[in-house]
Amino acid sequence: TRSTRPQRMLKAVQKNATKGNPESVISAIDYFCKHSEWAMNVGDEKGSILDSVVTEVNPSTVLELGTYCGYSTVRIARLLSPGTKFITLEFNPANVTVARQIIAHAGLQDKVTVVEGSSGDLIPQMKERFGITTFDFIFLDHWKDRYLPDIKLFEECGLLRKGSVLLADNVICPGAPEYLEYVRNSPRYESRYYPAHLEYTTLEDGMEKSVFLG
Ligand SMILES: Oc1cc(-c2ccc(F)cc2)cc2cccnc12
Ligand SMILES: [Mg+2]
Repeated sequence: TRSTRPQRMLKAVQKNATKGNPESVISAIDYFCKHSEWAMNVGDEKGSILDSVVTEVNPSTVLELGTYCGYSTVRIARLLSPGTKFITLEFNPANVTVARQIIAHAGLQDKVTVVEGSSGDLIPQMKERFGITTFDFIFLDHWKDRYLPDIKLFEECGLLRKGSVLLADNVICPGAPEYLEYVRNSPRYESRYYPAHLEYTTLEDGMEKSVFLG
């Protein structure tokens, strides 16, 4: 039967990227998406914004919602200090399988734990299952109708501390209007918008960075 787009992306990484070299994995995926098949990775333009926020925060605990094929997982993991606890959640088991192989090709398998399941089910398990107290940095890049319920879940589960940074992809395209309204109007967050473009296109998109004020 016909392969899937994530499987074809994995093949491109295995063919074109150097094992143990995260930069070459990132470049191979971006090349595949620009020249072969568009895919919903955060991409190079928004990926640079992600890099700068991760570097600025220098987190000890990281959560990513929406692993997909592991592109942003590799971007984040390559920047983390040794001993950082990094968890990424993915709902689709086929994506989990591809992501683990792409992350392993980059040599970053010991830096991150890929967990299969829905964010709504897994977020309340973070403390007991993974020994997390609070997250220093959270990257939201899953289904847009989950952004608002999940940020409320973080608050309810006591997973945020004064200064926790949340970065959300796709707040314009596909869009997360209720999430934007919440973080921009809540006195508990300081928010800033980073204009960019939808990965590998000229369409408008952007990322929202929100700092929890406690
Ligand atoms: O970066 C993303 C982009 C899109 C997307 C799909 C089709 C479009 F026509 C436009 C945008 C979906 C995502 C779903 C989850 C996480 N990221 C996404
Ligand atoms: Mg995205």
